[in-house]
Amino acid sequence: MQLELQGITKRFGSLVANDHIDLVVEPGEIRALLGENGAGKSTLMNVLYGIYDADEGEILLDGKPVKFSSAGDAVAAGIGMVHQHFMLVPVFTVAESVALGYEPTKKLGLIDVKRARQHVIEVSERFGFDIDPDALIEDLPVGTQQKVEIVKALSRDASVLVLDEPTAVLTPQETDELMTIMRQLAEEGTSIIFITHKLREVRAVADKITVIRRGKVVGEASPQSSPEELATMMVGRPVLLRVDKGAANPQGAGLEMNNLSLLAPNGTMVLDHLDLTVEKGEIVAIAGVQGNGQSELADVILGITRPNSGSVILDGEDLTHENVRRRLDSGIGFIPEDRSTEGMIAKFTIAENLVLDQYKKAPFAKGPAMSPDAVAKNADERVKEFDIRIGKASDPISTLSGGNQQKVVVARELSQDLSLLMANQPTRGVDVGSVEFIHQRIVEARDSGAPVIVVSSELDEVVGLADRIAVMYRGGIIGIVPADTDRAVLGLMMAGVPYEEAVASDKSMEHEEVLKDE
Ligand SMILES: Nc1ncnc2c1ncn2[C@@H]1O[C@H](COP(=O)(O)OP(=O)(O)OP(=O)(O)O)[C@@H](O)[C@H]1O
Repeated sequence: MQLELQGITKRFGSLVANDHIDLVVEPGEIRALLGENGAGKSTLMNVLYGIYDADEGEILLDGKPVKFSSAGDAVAAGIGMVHQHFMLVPVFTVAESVALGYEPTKKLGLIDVKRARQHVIEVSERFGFDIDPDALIEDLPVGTQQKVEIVKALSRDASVLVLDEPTAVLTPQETDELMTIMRQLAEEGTSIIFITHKLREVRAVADKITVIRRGKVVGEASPQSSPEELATMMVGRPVLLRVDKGAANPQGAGLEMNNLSLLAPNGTMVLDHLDLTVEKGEIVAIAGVQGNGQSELADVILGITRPNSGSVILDGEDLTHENVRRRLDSGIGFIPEDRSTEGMIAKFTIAENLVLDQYKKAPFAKGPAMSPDAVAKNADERVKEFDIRIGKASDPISTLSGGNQQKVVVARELSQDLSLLMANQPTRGVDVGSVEFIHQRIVEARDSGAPVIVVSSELDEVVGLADRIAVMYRGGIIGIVPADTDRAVLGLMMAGVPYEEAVASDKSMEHEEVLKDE
């Protein structure tokens, strides 16, 4: 089906989120939408999906104007959407979640679930998904939840599929799988609109690229464009796409984790006698396939979870039995993996979220209350410094775009005297220009003498930021290697192969390649 958006304009008060946007997507085409945080991409997709009413403009399907007053209307017309924030209900099964997509206005019926079960099985077979229709959503890894969203979007035979930053929570392997599925769907005639901040993905899968800046289309680009060209077009200035940092100047043990073990409620070892020391003034980045204990390690460092054994020592002080509040007060900056559940309070204002764990400290405290002036001044400064795109600092943070919410969390955590920085997926959902800035600030935190731990599923980010890389596997550190370690070796270590063996196996593979070439 051909999709045409003509002159779409959407305002929120005085803010023009979409300013006369025109877009034509042909059947079977993969169109990427690129743009800075807050450029208006999600808003445009929400207009297309019937969630927002456009103030001006028209949507045409195969040349015929259509009007959607709800998502149900859009679904009925053949539009499917996978949202940036998952819309799945954790306590439902996969089949129940898909059944909800059939009739958005009706209650869940048994017959629907039966049909949905069948549908999940069929779609899984078609695309090689490994999804159990009876599994509970909350028990599934995010990558599988993402696939359930796709099955759900496809359950009404969508001819136009919108994927709003589907890869932000996926591992590189899952991303590659998703791109294969996108190609398969496009070959079958589905039109796909794909939103991502990762230029590699855009270049790998898109047929055409539309760039949006501050609510307006600024141009089209071809997937053959270089990453530098695309970044410049997006942000309006040249962007450094690698981390620029000097050598580290480590100054003795900062964070020491000794013999940490943690048992999950079901008895599996999620941290297994883990030892790791991060010196003051160095960045240790943790590489690993998601689910090898990285998130649990971060929670143990902050005190959200108590380990079953072992100790956490910061600057000589044993924190193992201290609560989260005490740890935060001691100057730990913590960027959580999932901003929406651990990093912000949706109903609070942007200004309040910028002091969420610091409001009891100077200069924000005024007796038992908060000093509104200090909070407002801080918001003003952070918004400018981190280039956070907002309307007013007194608006709820929930009105910000996803990437701008992330920037609020990062700005808050980095703008303090840090005794430790624990950054988990620090640039998730953030545009390339802001990635450059956040990386710079993380390096500055290191250079000010703080120990820094970065956890990231982006290998480029790990390699770019790290002074040393700790590879995590099954709850332990399988090896600590220099940042310039060969990526193939890192890949093998992430699969559980110890360093020496990984190097030997990499060498023998290289040798075989040379023989093959000869
Ligand atoms: N419900 C809302 N109320 C007020 N303002 C909103 C609302 N939704 C979005 N906005 C504003 O509209 C603008 C566009 O936001 P949108 O979410 O479309 O950006 P985006 O391009 O998807 O960004 P990102 O890459 O960060 O996801 C932003 O300035 C945002 O703050």
